[in-house]
Amino acid sequence: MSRQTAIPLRERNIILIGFMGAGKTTIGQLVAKKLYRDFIDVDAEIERRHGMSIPEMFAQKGEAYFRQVERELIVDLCTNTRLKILSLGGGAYLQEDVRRVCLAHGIVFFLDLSWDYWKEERLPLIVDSRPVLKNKTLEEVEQLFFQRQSAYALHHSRVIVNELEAEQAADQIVESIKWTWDVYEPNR
Ligand SMILES: Nc1ncnc2c1ncn2[C@@H]1O[C@H](COP(=O)(O)OP(=O)(O)OP(=O)(O)O)[C@@H](O)[C@H]1O
Ligand SMILES: O=C(O)C1=C[C@@H](O)[C@@H](O)[C@H](O)C1
Ligand SMILES: [Mg+2]
Repeated sequence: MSRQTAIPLRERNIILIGFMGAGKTTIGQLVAKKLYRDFIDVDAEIERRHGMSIPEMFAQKGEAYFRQVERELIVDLCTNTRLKILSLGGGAYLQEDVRRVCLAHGIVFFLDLSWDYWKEERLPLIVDSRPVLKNKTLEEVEQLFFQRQSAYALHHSRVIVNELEAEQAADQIVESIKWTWDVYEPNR
């Protein structure tokens, strides 16, 4: 039987999860800069590899195809890379395989925000660019928001991003991760 050696905390990918528009892409980029690490946005990486935008992929290939591509890429990144900052798409973490590899190999930060704040501040910014929001009533989007919370609840650490500027949220993540490294892996 083969035994996998656990990845040292300092080498684990830092993975940002949360609802669409929570700021995973924006904040992930800042965290990467602050820690001098490479940043990978899973949505952008899918777009780059497949030469089409996510809305185009949804329209031409369907959501099920997108989810498969998304899952395979995340499983590959989690099992074959270290020291990265990974921002997932908002729906990726709903897939069990994605949760499993992220929790096993990375350090997962949940960017949490309230429904009321999201609806007022973030929805207007993203409503035209996220295919999952297309043709949905506000009530249906609210249902989706709350349905997804039980998956997001499976994380290592949470940052409440309501009212926080992206820089402030990134600083909180960096502070929290450095504290974790120092407490659990001193003298490295
Ligand atoms: N802390 C913040 N304060 C104000 N605006 C923000 C903040 N974080 C993100 N935004 C804005 O909200 C919008 C969505 O942000 P972003 O694309 O980073 O979200 P996301 O979580 O990556 O979404 P998705 O799940 O769809 O990939 C952008 O217009 C971004 O500029
Ligand atoms: O929340 C979602 O289901 C999505 C969020 C985006 O990041 C993209 O991954 C895509 O638009 C789907
Ligand atoms: Mg994003």
